[in-house]
Amino acid sequence: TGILTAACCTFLLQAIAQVQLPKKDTIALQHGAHRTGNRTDADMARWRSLRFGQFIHWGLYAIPGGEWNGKTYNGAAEWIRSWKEMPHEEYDKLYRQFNPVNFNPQQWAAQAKSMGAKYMIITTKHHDGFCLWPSKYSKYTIAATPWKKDLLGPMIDAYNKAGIDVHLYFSIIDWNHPDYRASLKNAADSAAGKRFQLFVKNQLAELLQRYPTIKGFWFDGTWDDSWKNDGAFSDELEQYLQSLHPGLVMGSRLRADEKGARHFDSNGRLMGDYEQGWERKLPATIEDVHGNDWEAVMTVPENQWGYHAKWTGHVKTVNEILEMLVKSVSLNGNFVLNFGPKADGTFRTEEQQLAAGIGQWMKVNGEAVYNGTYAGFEKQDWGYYIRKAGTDSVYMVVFNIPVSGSLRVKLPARTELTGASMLLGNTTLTPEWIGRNEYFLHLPGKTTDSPVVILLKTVTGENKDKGNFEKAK
Ligand SMILES: C[C@@H]1O/C(=N\OC(=O)Nc2ccccc2)[C@@H](O)[C@H](O)[C@@H]1O
Repeated sequence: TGILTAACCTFLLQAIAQVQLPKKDTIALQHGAHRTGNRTDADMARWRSLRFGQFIHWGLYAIPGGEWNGKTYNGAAEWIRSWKEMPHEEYDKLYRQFNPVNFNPQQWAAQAKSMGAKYMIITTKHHDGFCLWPSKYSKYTIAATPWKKDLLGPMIDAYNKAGIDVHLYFSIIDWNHPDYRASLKNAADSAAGKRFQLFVKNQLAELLQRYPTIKGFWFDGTWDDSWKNDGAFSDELEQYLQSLHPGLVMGSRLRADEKGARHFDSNGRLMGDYEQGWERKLPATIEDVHGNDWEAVMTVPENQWGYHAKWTGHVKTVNEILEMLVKSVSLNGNFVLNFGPKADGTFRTEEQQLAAGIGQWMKVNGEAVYNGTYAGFEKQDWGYYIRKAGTDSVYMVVFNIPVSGSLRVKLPARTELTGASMLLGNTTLTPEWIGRNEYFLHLPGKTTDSPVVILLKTVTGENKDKGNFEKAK
């Protein structure tokens, strides 16, 4: 019965994906979405089960760390080259001093593992075009620095050995490459654009050939016209990469259709394997995700991906991050937290403390996150329901304990609550039946300094109070 309920949740989500997307006036597209509904293969099921990832933005921008000539850049640190106070020729010389002497990939992987991350996304090349690997298609790489050695290989090996999958961030925008054009205005631009597309294709094939254990690409910088207006190329590129590495997971940021629509094609269908637009924001309800797989990526301060020496504004706490992670999983999505290592290869204290605090909670409660999916229960104010994929196990993750200390649990029709236990200390809670399919769970206390996880035991069948239930129909 539980499996049945879970299956119907999945079916429901798939159905929403099918029904909601195609509009009545669907237009013929060559380079729009080639699939409706989510991928059902094992590689995608694995990505979906991992739920919690670590983003790492690391590159030359970590050297200035948002500061230059005694002035502070208030934009995102990895964009400092675009700051008027940063002369391009000054930024473009930084590679000569990039020497991460304290880089220890085993330590990075151990920190991610203890935090509970199950996959990691690393910036192979951000918008500045600097490559963390010794690419044979560019001189602007780690090989030209005092460090000289490949950074990606040791990182990928260390994370894989720690049981963490690695996905590669790759920026299409490349401020260093002479053939990069934001838009194509004439024949010369078009010729440069063609050369640049070949360069992108070669670098991506090179990354797959050098790092065969990676599980996906995380594309970025695909908003310029030069990319948006060549949907055919982005489509062919995606298919080419899949042919080189079947099962590769790539989000919606790569693609444009032949009308220039991004993420969703001109018929409103998601392109790519998951919706990748949730950047520093989360969906509010299950309807907002339209039945699609999706992933949110999040910064610790308001908007810093690369290392910035002076974080200003609000710095998120462990409990805030946990709520974003749990909310994402409760809405059938993945959540990725960003880290911006310093130029020497170490992490700032705030990030180390966050990783430790999140890991402490995940050690006890991670079972509610991994393989978590949308439970199909009516949302309550105390927090979020998460159903373990394909099972009858539903978790309540409580962030807001009511003044009454009693948590209302409203189950789908004909579902009974037969038991509940808090993961912490394995404390049994005895449900108090209210009527029909509603119950109260009374917590032992009203205060907690971290989210409380309760595992529900339910059975789907006849309601206890058949009479009322009949009336309620
Ligand atoms: C993950 C972030 O991705 C970026 N940009 O993302 C977006 O532009 N996101 C976006 C823009 C408009 C709508 C939705 C998302 C980069 O510029 C930034 O440096 C960082 O690497």
